[in-house]
Amino acid sequence: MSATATIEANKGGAQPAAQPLANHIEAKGLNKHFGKVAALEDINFGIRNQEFVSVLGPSGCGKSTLLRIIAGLIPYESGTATVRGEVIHSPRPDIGVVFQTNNMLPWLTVRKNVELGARIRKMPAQARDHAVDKVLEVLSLSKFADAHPHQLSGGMRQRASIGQALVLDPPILLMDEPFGALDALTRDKLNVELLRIWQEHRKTVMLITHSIAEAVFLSDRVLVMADRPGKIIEEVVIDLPRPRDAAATRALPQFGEYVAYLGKIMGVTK
Ligand SMILES: Nc1ncnc2c1ncn2[C@@H]1O[C@H](COP(=O)(O)OP(=O)(O)OP(=O)(O)O)[C@@H](O)[C@H]1O
Repeated sequence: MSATATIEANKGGAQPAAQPLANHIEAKGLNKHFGKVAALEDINFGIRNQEFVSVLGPSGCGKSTLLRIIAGLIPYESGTATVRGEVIHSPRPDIGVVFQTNNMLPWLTVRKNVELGARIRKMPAQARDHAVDKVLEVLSLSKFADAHPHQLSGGMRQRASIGQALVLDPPILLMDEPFGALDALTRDKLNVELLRIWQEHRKTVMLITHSIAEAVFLSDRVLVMADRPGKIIEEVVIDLPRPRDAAATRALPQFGEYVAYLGKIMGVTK
């Protein structure tokens, strides 16, 4: 089957035939208003255990609202949102969240910032130190453990933010445009790093991004949203081989076809 045929076969909500893993995240008939603004209308989707799913859509279509609902940070009006089969009411320790603007406290060192979540959850000191050491190593930040945020580059600060989310080793990672404020080169490098972490630790990831290429490179599946009201209009399975190497994956003709196809749906390309 050609890549175009694969895309056609995969679009429109089709799931791969084999589904050995249960949904980690699920939304059914989810609705959310801010006053008269219908931020989300009848949202239905599932993300399987260890799946990497990106959400693309125009500014204001409700991507962040959706992520914040799943993170348990804001309420919704009707429908259901569940994580590992449990209705979401509030933030959970099994979900790590990374935002576009990092949450680092400027007066604390990188180590102290990364260990915050573990301290709040009262992890014993020895286990906490071990967890922080491991996360700093995974993110190549060990040498900067005693630096303060202002001494780091933008990319390093964002890596440290990811460290804050990873320290409790949550099985689920929600990321709201984590690389949006970075230059293209740093962004590409962090994409590769994120993929390496995901490949080694196999977390369930929901990533919000404005970059079609980033979504295609990283994801198993891409959800496309439209605005007014915010809803999911398309679901595209990204059937590219893994593990994915940046240069080799982007050189694949199918990569370009997925990017073009998603661009067309989003009205970016004709
Ligand atoms: N706290 C709030 N109060 C009122 N309206 C809000 C609030 N948060 C979001 N909205 C509105 O809900 C809609 C969806 O916003 P949201 O931030 O989820 O979109 P988005 O797709 O993440 O946008 P962007 O890509 O620009 O970050 C927008 O119309 C926004 O103005």
